[in-house]
Amino acid sequence: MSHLAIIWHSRTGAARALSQALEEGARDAGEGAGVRRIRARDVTADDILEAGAYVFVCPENLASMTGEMKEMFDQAYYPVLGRIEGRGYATVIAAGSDGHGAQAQIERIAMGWRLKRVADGMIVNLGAQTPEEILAPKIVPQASLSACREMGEALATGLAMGVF
Ligand SMILES: Cc1cc2nc3c(=O)[nH]c(=O)nc-3n(C[C@H](O)[C@H](O)[C@H](O)COP(=O)(O)O)c2cc1C
Repeated sequence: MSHLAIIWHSRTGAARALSQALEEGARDAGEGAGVRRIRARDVTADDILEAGAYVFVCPENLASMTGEMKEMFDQAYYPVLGRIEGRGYATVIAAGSDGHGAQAQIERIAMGWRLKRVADGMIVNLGAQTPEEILAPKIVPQASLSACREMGEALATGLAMGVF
């Protein structure tokens, strides 16, 4: 039985909290539904090959996914190319006010891997605008954490049931 891999990077805590909520939800899915939450810099090509579906969780920085997440894709892209086609994926982006640039970049890479999107892209805007707000630790609204728990549970359940 393959598991859900939650691959995350965070600088000020929002994406980390969202990834933890995803993991909690996936654990609630119960028997048969496995989950692994791995920080992007620790992800190996084998981690990607061994998982059955993926959630990529990171902030948007300068209209892009964060460098640590990009490096994860850069180092894993060719080792797994052609070996994970058809597997499901989802994205959760922590952002100040946008988030679409990071989401679109991950979608392009996922298209290259021939993954299929199995949940709508989630963008969580924290509203940080000033340098002080942007650099401050983030508190994620409960509604967004709940949405991530639901997504994690749905993805782990779907994977265990062979829905995707
Ligand atoms: C260098 C830098 C660049 C950023 N650029 C963007 C951006 O282009 N769009 C956006 O919506 N938010 C931007 N932000 C805001 C972060 O996405 C936001 O603070 C998010 O909550 C960070 O997630 P984290 O708490 O998981 O690190 C930027 C933050 C930093 C530090």
